[in-house]
Amino acid sequence: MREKRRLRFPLFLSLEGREILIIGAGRIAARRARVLLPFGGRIRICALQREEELPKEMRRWILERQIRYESRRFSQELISGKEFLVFAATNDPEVNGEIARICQRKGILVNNASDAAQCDFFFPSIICEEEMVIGIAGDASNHKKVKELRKRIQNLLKGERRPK
Ligand SMILES: C[C@@]1(CC(=O)O)C2=NC(=C\c3[nH]c(c(CCC(=O)O)c3CC(=O)O)Cc3[nH]c(c(CC(=O)O)c3CCC(=O)O)/C=C3\N/C(=C\2)[C@@H](CCC(=O)O)[C@]3(C)CC(=O)O)/[C@H]1CCC(=O)O
Ligand SMILES: NC(=O)c1ccc[n+]([C@@H]2O[C@H](COP(=O)([O-])OP(=O)(O)OC[C@H]3O[C@@H](n4cnc5c(N)ncnc54)[C@H](O)[C@@H]3O)[C@@H](O)[C@H]2O)c1
Repeated sequence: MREKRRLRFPLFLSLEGREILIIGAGRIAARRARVLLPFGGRIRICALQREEELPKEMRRWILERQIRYESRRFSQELISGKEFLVFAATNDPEVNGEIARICQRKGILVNNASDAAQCDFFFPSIICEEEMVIGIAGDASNHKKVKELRKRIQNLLKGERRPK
């Protein structure tokens, strides 16, 4: 039987004006940025692609100054120490691991998209409902189940809104 993992505590953090660093500019990094943008953090993304190679959505965020982008390979100096949250979202687990270790040494909260064991915090599945936010997180054993619960709750809310 699988060992029971301890659940994570849902903290609802203010990101207003906070420095957020995302390393990687692929599917997962874009998903992080898309969800984070309305929460007021100052998002910086660093990855290997040249700016013109980025997906259209990301180029728009750059143009609209919603994010800052640096085209460069990860190295330790990238982490200034001023970051509130760091997301290691490259497709290289070794690089993600190195980022997580550096942040943990510096006392910066870090999320490693390729290794749940190296996450100070999980990225929740989010539903925004009027002036409220619902965050869902599991114990990292079943990501699909988390997604399914998000959909069930969204359908429930949709059902409530349907005229009877
Ligand atoms: C909730 C959500 C938020 C989000 O990511 O936006 C989320 N994962 C989602 C989806 C998803 N993740 C994965 C698949 C493909 C699965 C498949 O196909 O089988 C899908 C399905 C999909 O993408 O549709 C693969 C995967 N995920 C992680 C690992 C590494 C590992 O487990 O160690 C691997 C293997 C990677 C590999 O193989 O290399 C790790 C994490 N994923 C987490 C969150 C964190 C806490 C999880 C929890 O709460 O239990 C945690 C621990 C860290 C973090 O990322 O914060 C989002 C649903 C959002 C929504 O739709 O509502
Ligand atoms: N947490 C989750 O929900 C979840 C879901 C699926 C996959 N994953 C994990 O997320 C990771 C990223 O997946 P993806 O689909 O976004 O990958 P991707 O291939 O779409 O993008 C990878 C990005 O990493 C960048 N990169 C690679 N090496 C780098 C380096 N040395 N320095 C700077 N940037 C570098 C690339 O330039 C690119 O932008 C994978 O490791 C995968 O295991 C996590």
